[in-house]
Amino acid sequence: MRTIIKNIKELVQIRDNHIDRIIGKDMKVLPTIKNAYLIIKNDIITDFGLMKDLNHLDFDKEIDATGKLVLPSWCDSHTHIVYAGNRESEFVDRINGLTYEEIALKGGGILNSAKNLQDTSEDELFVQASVRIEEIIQSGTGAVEIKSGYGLEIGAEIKMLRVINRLAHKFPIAFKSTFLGAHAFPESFKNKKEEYVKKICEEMIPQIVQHDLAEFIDVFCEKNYFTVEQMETILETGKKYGLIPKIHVNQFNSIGGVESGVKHNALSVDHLEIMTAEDIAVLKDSKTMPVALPACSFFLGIPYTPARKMIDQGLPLALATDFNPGSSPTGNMHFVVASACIKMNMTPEEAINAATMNGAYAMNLSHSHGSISIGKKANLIITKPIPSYHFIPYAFGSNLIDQIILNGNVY
Ligand SMILES: N=CN[C@@H](CCC(=O)O)C(=O)O
Ligand SMILES: [Zn+2]
Repeated sequence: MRTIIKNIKELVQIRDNHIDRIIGKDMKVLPTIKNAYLIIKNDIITDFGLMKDLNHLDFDKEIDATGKLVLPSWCDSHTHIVYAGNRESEFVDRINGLTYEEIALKGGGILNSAKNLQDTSEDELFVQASVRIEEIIQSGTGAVEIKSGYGLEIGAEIKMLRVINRLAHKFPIAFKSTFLGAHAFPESFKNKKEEYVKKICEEMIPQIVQHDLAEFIDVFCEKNYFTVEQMETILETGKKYGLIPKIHVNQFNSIGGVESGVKHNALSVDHLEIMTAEDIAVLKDSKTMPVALPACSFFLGIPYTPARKMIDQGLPLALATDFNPGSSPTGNMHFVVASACIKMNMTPEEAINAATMNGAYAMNLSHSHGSISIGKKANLIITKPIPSYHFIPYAFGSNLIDQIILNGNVY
């Protein structure tokens, strides 16, 4: 099956396929071709260029993109999409004055979602998560990472990871799974935290790997959650079993988690709302991708990741939604890109690089996703007629998508 998209007003994020991520001042550059064509064979991008250079060939399907832009689909490298119910009552509690941390200390927050998830069947979880996946696809996401971490005991953690597996078989986007048993301490372990860490290392990790349920391992390293030492024990065990670290750090406090993440070759360090000069310095020249989650900052009213400082000091940055019931109940990458520009002073070029190429890197997908490159998956967004890609963050509340292409097919 050969498909051509022709008369593209601007083809955005064209790259050589050996580029894996965009760093520092290079993030200000977003390569494009105006008045372009793009050719897809089955599910793969095989050619693109200027309309004037197109040789007339036969195609099975033609799409006319006059006045429209074509971009790679968004790559959302940090979500918790498999959850049960919602936490709208905590949302109202916060409006009435409680903080996210105070709610968690009273047994709400992650533990509230864990109780709900433990009482929900796998089939029901699959139904609820499918609705959210459908929604993120419609908003332009073509690759997504999903974490466990609302199970907090082996059966429920496996249930979550099995749901991710089933989603991957149902929907035509790329999925990556992360084991986050170290998301919070269950109530029954609150006075024996080392025992829970032992449980994660000796019972959970071996079983999850045995059933091939995750590629990454995550820990929430934060005051009142997991210490740097506990995180290191868990990451080192995970690595022995072949799991790659991706961690939650510096959401509320800088306690040394970033440095430890880099030391353990974490693929990404995520949140980073609170960053010291040392945290920034340690990420420089490392292979670890910093990931900002501006929808979480927006929803909780906490600081935004200091993107300007980080990029200006030569770091790369990825953007993700953090879609979860407590701190970011949205999977809308368009909103995330817009917030990065509006609240974090990132340029549209930087924000689009962060939400495509660097997001793909943060889930080990930059060989196949995140840019318009020959040989990569044809997961694309075709916009409605818009003036330029600057309009994407500018029109932050409008649906600008005309068509979604996934694996070379119109979705
Ligand atoms: N901070 C830790 N975990 C999630 C929130 C989980 C929740 O509140 O349910 C996050 O990334 O924001
Ligand atoms: Zn998260």
